[in-house]
Amino acid sequence: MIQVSGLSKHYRIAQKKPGLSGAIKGLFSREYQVKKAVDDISFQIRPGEMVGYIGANGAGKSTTIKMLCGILTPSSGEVLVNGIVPSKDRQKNAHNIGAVFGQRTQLFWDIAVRESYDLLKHIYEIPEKEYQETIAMFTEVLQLEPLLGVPVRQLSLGQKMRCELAAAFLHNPSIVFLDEPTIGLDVAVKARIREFIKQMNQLKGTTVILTTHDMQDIEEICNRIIIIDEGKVLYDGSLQSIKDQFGHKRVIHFELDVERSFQLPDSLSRRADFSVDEEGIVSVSFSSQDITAAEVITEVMQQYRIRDLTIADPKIETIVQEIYERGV
Ligand SMILES: Nc1ncnc2c1ncn2[C@@H]1O[C@H](COP(=O)(O)OP(=O)(O)OP(=O)(O)O)[C@@H](O)[C@H]1O
Repeated sequence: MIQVSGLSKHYRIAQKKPGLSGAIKGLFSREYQVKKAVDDISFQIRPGEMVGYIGANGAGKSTTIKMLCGILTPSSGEVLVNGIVPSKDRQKNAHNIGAVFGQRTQLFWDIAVRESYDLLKHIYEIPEKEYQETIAMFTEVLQLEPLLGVPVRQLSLGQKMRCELAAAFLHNPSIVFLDEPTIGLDVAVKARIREFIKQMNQLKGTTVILTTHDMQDIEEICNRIIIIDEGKVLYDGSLQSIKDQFGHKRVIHFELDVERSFQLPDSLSRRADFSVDEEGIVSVSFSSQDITAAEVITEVMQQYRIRDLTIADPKIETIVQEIYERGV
């Protein structure tokens, strides 16, 4: 169980004055600006939940996760992870949690993956039988067999990520933090990784907190999302309810025979927006509360010859983008 209440983290950033005289003055008196990276947030995460913790770049996601792991001490507020204050008892907290942080590795660079796992077994005091069973299962689900004898430095990005995930779940932590676990990976590896995470959640009841910019990860893995913006919680709820709330958004993609550039018919100008991509596909977006798809098509058809069209369901990407831009 994770309990966060009134949590804030403020960074003090030294202000540099321009020029040489500014640099010299800065040696004697410094001015600081305060950056509220996390600003009075509260939430609870129950055991076994799979939560997407999302937000634009710089929203405060990593800062929150670092406080939950105990790497950073909060400026104010409280964090409890399975009853432990992470910043005060970082080692005890580490036994409860697993983590994959994008660029960092917890595997040893120069030794074979298998030997890194053996070391983690000793660090986390995993009983031999449990360790062997876990390794056998992970090897099968993540297809690690050909990688176990290879040093980490020789692995491709996708191979490394599969090995990292196994390392994060190896000691059967009750909570796992995953930071962009599928970034830069091909479709097949992404699918395997998502399947592994879901399987671990079902088998072991692992709580998963996922930060990602990949909305497909969210759709496939998470049942709840917390959206954070400028350090504040903007939305906390189920994926379904956000879809219900914003699900009236529609987009129609038109392939048109046009010699001139596309203009929205006057009758639609107040009730719809449009964009044109590099291939000339015109996307008209609107709310089904304001106008029906049939009306939009009829209006466009009166002015342009339509070669083809598709009506798209609102994608979670579009919904989240809109929330980032306009709020809930
Ligand atoms: N050590 C630091 N010192 C000063 N400011 C920092 C520090 N770490 C982060 N920040 C600032 O705090 C804000 C939140 O940063 P954070 O890394 O938590 O964002 P994020 O949501 O994880 O972003 P991203 O998606 O880009 O990883 C940003 O404005 C960032 O510049």
